[in-house]
Order: sequence, then C-alpha cells, then structure tokens
Amino acid sequence: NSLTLKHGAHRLGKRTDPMMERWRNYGLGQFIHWGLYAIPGGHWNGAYYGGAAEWIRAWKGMPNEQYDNLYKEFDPAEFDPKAWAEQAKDMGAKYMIITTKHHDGFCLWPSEFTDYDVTNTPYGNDIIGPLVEAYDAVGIDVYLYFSVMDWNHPGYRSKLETINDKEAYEEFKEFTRNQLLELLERYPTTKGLWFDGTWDAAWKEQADFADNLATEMREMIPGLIIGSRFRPDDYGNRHFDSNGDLMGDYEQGWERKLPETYEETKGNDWDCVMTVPENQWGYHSDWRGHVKTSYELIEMLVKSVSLDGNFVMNFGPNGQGEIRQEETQLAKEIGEWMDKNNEAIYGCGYLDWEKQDWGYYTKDRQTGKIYMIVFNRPLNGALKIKTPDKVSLDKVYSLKDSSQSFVPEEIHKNEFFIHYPFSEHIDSPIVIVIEPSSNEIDQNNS
Ligand SMILES: C[C@@H]1N[C@@H](c2cn(-c3ccccc3)nn2)[C@H](O)[C@@H]1O
Repeated sequence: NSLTLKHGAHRLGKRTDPMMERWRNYGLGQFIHWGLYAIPGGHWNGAYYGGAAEWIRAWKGMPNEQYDNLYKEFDPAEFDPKAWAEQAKDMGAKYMIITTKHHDGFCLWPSEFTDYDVTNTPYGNDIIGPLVEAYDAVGIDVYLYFSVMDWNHPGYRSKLETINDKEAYEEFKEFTRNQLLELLERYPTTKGLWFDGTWDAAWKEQADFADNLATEMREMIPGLIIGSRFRPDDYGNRHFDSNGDLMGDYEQGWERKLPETYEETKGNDWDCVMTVPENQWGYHSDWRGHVKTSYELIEMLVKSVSLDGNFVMNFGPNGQGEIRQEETQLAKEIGEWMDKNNEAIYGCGYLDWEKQDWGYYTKDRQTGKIYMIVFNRPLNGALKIKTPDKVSLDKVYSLKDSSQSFVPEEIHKNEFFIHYPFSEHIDSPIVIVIEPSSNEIDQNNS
C-alpha cells in the first residue's frame, strides 16, 4: 500500500514530451568540472592530496582561509570556450553539463547574491555565458550543474539543530532560490539543471521548499529537465520517494558506476557520469591509479545506451583554462569511433534480446534498426544471436561497409551464428546492423 505524499513523485513513468525525447536520444555527454580547485590541482605546500581534487578544501593539508583566498589568483589566460565546444563537437557529445557552483560556493557567473564569484577575481568576466554561447553555437545542449551544499555561505548547515541553525538556513534557502532563478534568467537557453550536494540532513527536511522551487523553475523554463538528485520527499528520501517512485525527470544516481542489467534501471531514464581516473572530477595535476582508455570509455558509453541511458564523460580543465592532453587524446579517439559508428548510439536504446558475451545490442527507437556492437570477439569468430519468436534475420551487414553482408547460420530455433571474418587486425569495437524483417509484421497482421 502506498503512502500519501505531498512531495513525492509527481509523475509515474517516463516524460514523453519533445524536450525529454531529445534528452533520452543524446547518448553521449560531456561533464566539465572547473573552478578554484583547478588552481592547486591536488597539491598544496608541496604535499600531494590523494582525494578528489575538487574536494581539496576539505583536506587538512589545505587551510580553509588559504583555499578561500584562491579566488585572488583566478585568471585563466588560456580559457577558450569556442575551442572547448569544438572539441566536444568532434568527440560527438550532444549535451554538456558545466559546474556553475561546486561545493566550495565559488560562482563561475556574476551573481548578484554573493561576492564570491568571477567578477571579484583578476579574470573578472563571466565564464558560464561564453560557454553557453559557444556550445549552443555548435548545437550541443547546455545543462547547469549546481551544488546546493555551499561551504562559503554563512547560512549553509549540514544539519539543523539550534534555533540559530534554522534561522541561518532560512537565509541560505532564500540565497539558493535567488541564485537558481538568477541562473535561469541569465542563461534561458539552458535545457536543465544537474543538482549535487543534496545529501545533507538539513536539505532533506526541505521537501516543501524544494518542490515549490522546482515548480517555479519549470515555470521560468517550461520543460526544464531536472534529475532525481534535487528534491527530498516528505520523509527526506531523494531519487526514489517513500513509495519507491522516481522523483524528477530521470535517475541521477549512477555516479562513477553503471547498471549491469535493464532491471536495475527500473525502466527509467538515467545518466551515468564518469571520471577518467578512478575519482577525479576537478583538475588534479598528478593522476594516479588507473586512467581509463578510450576503449573502456566507449564500452561504458555503449553499455549505457544499450540499457536506455546516457553516458557523460568528465573533463577537468586546469587553472589556466586548458584541457589537459590526456583528455584531448581521449576526445580525439572517442570522436574517431563516433564518426564511424554514431548511428548505433544517437537515438538508440535498449533491445530486449538476451545479451550475448560478444557485446551489446542497441536499437534505433525511430527505425527499429538493431545494432550489434562487438567488443569481445569469440576465437572462432561465431557471434551468437538468440531472437524472440517470429523474428527472422534477413538483412545483416557491417555498418562500416554495408556491402559486407552476412547470412546467419540457424543452429537452433531462434538461435543463430553470424560468422564474422575477423581476418584483419581490429582494435576498436565493430558494429553489425540487423534490419528488422517485415515478415514479423506480416505474421502479426496475418
Ligand atoms: C559529480 C560529482 N559529485 C561530487 C561528490 C560526490 N560526493 C560524495 C559524497 C559522499 C559520498 C560519495 C560521494 N561528494 N561530492 C563530486 O565532487 C562531483 O562533483
């Protein structure tokens, strides 16, 4: 039996409007984490910080007042929003999420409501506006990342214990509302907000405030897309309300991890946001541990799309506003693969055929075309396919060369082998297209 919630999910099932349709067909996105934390880049006073670089202020090796004076050094001479947008375009990203304000509270836009923003730095200019403009100009939709948690604001509290806490927090809520409405006012082409820093107990008590604020934001920009990490329900639950229903427009919980099965996605829209190293969002000058290859990132992208999600790869520009060489190389390699294979990504999603060891299926939601994206080729070159009843595989060909067609060998009822001649050296995933046969429709109509 379900609880009656005032501030639980306001919609069951997926949004079906055009803005959300556009969102679910993106496939690939770019996250950009940029701010004052890029200046120390994971080091301070010659010491190495092993945590996430954008969290360096929380490290005992970084005295708060020293961090809080970094804004006096912010002057990114190499910042080139057009170049960033061009690179993202070449990589094949369809949307970009930019940190407007991270947990440290520093604002990359001129905010009327705080002095802790770009205008009070040697650089002095708005960062967000030129980025929105540059990305809009190349047709990449922009989403604004906003951290509710704000270590700089005097009214911020992680929990509300005293009367003072509650009074201070009321000011903080007003400040948060003001900044969000200001962002939507200043950047009306933004398609949505990516909220973070909403796990605090204090925020989890703000169901009514957050619900009203979400309504207000959607009135300002109809169709605005907001994930499940923004608001708490009547009992402080985020992502899924106390009845287990998804709050917001898509599930936003897949941070540095991916679902394994379609069942885990609960049939919701979702995005996965992913770091290149194990756990660095902001710029760290000394990446340690495993740094993902473009092969791994492409596999995560394909896996996301095969389970009806979007995959968002993170970039952390340095204190001068440069994209680091490792990320430039990855963007180039991913872009090369996307140039040849994006037909199997854009506008595609989950296919309910049994997953096979060789890789992932995606299905074009418009045409019904099926794509086999092969990562693990069997030593005998035989790619197994198990189909539902009444499906025949009468048009199968290589995406790279549609004249290279295949005649599947039926080995059992609804079970086939495609014998792919893995003669030439192949070091990136190949895509085989299966065009749905019309006879299934005939049979349905027969
Ligand atoms: C999108 C990513 N979310 C931020 C984050 C994640 N976390 C976090 C906090 C507690 C447990 C697990 C993760 N804290 N901040 C990271 O700093 C980055 O912005």
